Amino acid sequence: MLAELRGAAALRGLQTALLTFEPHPRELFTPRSAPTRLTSLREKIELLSGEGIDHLIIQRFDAHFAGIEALHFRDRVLAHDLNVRYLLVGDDFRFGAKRAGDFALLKASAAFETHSLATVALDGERISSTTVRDALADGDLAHAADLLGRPYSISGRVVGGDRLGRELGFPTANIQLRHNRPPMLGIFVVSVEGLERVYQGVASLGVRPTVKGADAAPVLEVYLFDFDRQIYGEHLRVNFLAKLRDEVKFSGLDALTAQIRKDCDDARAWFATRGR
Ligand SMILES: Cc1cc2nc3c(=O)[nH]c(=O)nc-3n(C[C@H](O)[C@H](O)[C@H](O)COP(=O)(O)O)c2cc1C
Ligand SMILES: Nc1ncnc2c1ncn2[C@@H]1O[C@H](COP(=O)(O)OP(=O)(O)O)[C@@H](O)[C@H]1O
Repeated sequence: MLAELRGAAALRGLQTALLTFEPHPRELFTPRSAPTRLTSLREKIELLSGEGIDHLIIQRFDAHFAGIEALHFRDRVLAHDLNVRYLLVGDDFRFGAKRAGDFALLKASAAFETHSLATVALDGERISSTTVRDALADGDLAHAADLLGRPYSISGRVVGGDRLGRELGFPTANIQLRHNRPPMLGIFVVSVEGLERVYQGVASLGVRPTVKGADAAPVLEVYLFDFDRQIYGEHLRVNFLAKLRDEVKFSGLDALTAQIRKDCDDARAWFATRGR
């Protein structure tokens, strides 16, 4: 899709811009039933930064913006304010107050051309955030990576925790989650970027039923192999490569520690056979 955008711009001597709404419109209208986010805004910015897009436009999606009439959005916001000449958009895109605007209304603009984004498919399956969420929820991280074109990742800052990890023999860097809810829970084989080299490790994305109540907020904790350093405050990206298992409530810390030791063995075995 970005290649299509860059290509169209290059042909016409135009700059490229990506328009994204923040928060997601469904988070404004139906916060309870809005699907969980695959990427936070910051992750989106990070992921797009290497893609050769000239402008990333982040439109705050609030009640005022949502109330803008469709024609006003087309003629004032897109044509006049943003000076759009060529628009690439999904042909199911709806916009403007009461979602009255559609692809046909954009096509009818005299100010710019409108083209529909080609459906991106993999083996006949249309790729969408829903198919990625489903793959993650199923624990099929290889399939999620095929759909995304990269491993699913979560990035964030290392913050302090309960300091229990160290006592168990497995210090775990707690990554601050910005997601409303993570798209999956469990114990995973991961690689970690953001330090002087890429590290391998294991991660727990869950509520830690053994040490917290079952209704605790989910946290992301990562144990890096062959590493021993203070990294509070560092910004890390955790790439989820394979799922090891679901989270379990253990009878005590000894059982939990024994299982974490086994998780590490399983993850190292995974790396030994699968590489990277
Ligand atoms: C590989 C791994 C697997 C884990 N599995 C579980 C689990 O199944 N159940 C659980 O309650 N906590 C699990 N944990 C979370 C630990 O409870 C957590 O790391 C420990 O409470 C340390 O917390 P702290 O970093 O806040 O000190 C796991 C952690 C790691 C690193
Ligand atoms: N191999 C390692 N993997 C992850 N963090 C490590 C490792 N070695 C040292 N650390 C440091 O230890 C911290 C985690 O220790 P832990 O006892 O779990 O404390 P906290 O509960 O504050 O996370 C990490 O934030 C990091 O600074």
